[in-house]
Amino acid sequence: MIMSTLSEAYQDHPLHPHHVIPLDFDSVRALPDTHVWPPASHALESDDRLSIPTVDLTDPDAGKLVGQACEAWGAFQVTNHAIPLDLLREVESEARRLFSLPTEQKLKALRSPGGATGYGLARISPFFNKYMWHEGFTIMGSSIDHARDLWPNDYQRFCDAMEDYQKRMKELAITLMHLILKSLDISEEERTRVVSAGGASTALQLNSYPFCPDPNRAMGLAPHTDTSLLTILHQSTVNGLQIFKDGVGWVLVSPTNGSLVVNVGDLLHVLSNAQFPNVLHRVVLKENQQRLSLAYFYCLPSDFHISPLAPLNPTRMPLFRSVSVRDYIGIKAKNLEKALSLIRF
Ligand SMILES: O=C(O)CCC(=O)C(=O)O
Ligand SMILES: [Fe+2]
Repeated sequence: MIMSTLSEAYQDHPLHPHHVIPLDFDSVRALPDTHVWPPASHALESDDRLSIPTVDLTDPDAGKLVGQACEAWGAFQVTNHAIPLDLLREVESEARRLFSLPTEQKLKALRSPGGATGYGLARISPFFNKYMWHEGFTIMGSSIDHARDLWPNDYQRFCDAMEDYQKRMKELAITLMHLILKSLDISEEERTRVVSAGGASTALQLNSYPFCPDPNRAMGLAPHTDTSLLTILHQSTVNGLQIFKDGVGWVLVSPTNGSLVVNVGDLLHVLSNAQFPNVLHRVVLKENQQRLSLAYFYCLPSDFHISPLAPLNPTRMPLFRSVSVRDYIGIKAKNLEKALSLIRF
């Protein structure tokens, strides 16, 4: 069934309610101890003038540029991506409407411990002993059930915006996947096999980083890689997203009007035989105001077996054993960032 991969995997790994229910952010005046991160967690900041490449999708060289960016950074921004600015504004405004609801109202759409969709903490929360200054809302396809709980008489515009957005994101993800796999010299047949299977499991994650009384000691979203082929991210005008580049450190990814951030996820890292880094990223609270982002995860179906695609570069020896997406997600749910080393030869 469509969208099944993530839901299945999450059912198998239910979370403790402490790792689902966000803080009542409106009620706190000082940062609680549970949310204070050690100073070292914010260290290693690099020069804020460095930035990831930006690729204009209408550039005739876009394919080559996208490939280079994936290899050097595991991330890039895209412009001229054909997603209407009005739609970006609309989904952002609907996300804002959701997170502005009183806490008790948001809790009516709380994700269940073994569930995949709804309101709750970041899924990586159980791996850290401090809580993140973050609340999220996950959508897979239709959001009608949870939206009805939030706004019994006024849920349609939220659902319509989110559905329209996911449809447009899927088209963009398919375009990007073709360009990226082509840059690896993957044959057309193999590209089509992967891209047509892709998208059977997608999720839209709305993220909110509320106003924080002590931003320098809090963490928005702890360092992680995404369990996707690729992730397409829209961020509001507030800074905070950083990506990690080997030999450089944490690099800020500044929001620029209308451009979208694309991240290489774990699955594409495996398909590329580690030629593309699955980029480590985090969110710090840089500015003293609420930050919003919308992350669209483009995945593969649970029964798809991932392994490096031929032709292999640079060693031409596969670095990973073949594993089903279902098994990989299960390994990651238990081991987080060690998951990839467990499927490496
Ligand atoms: O808020 C952001 O900019 C990043 C969000 C993110 O990394 C995620 O949802 O996986
Ligand atoms: Fe992420």
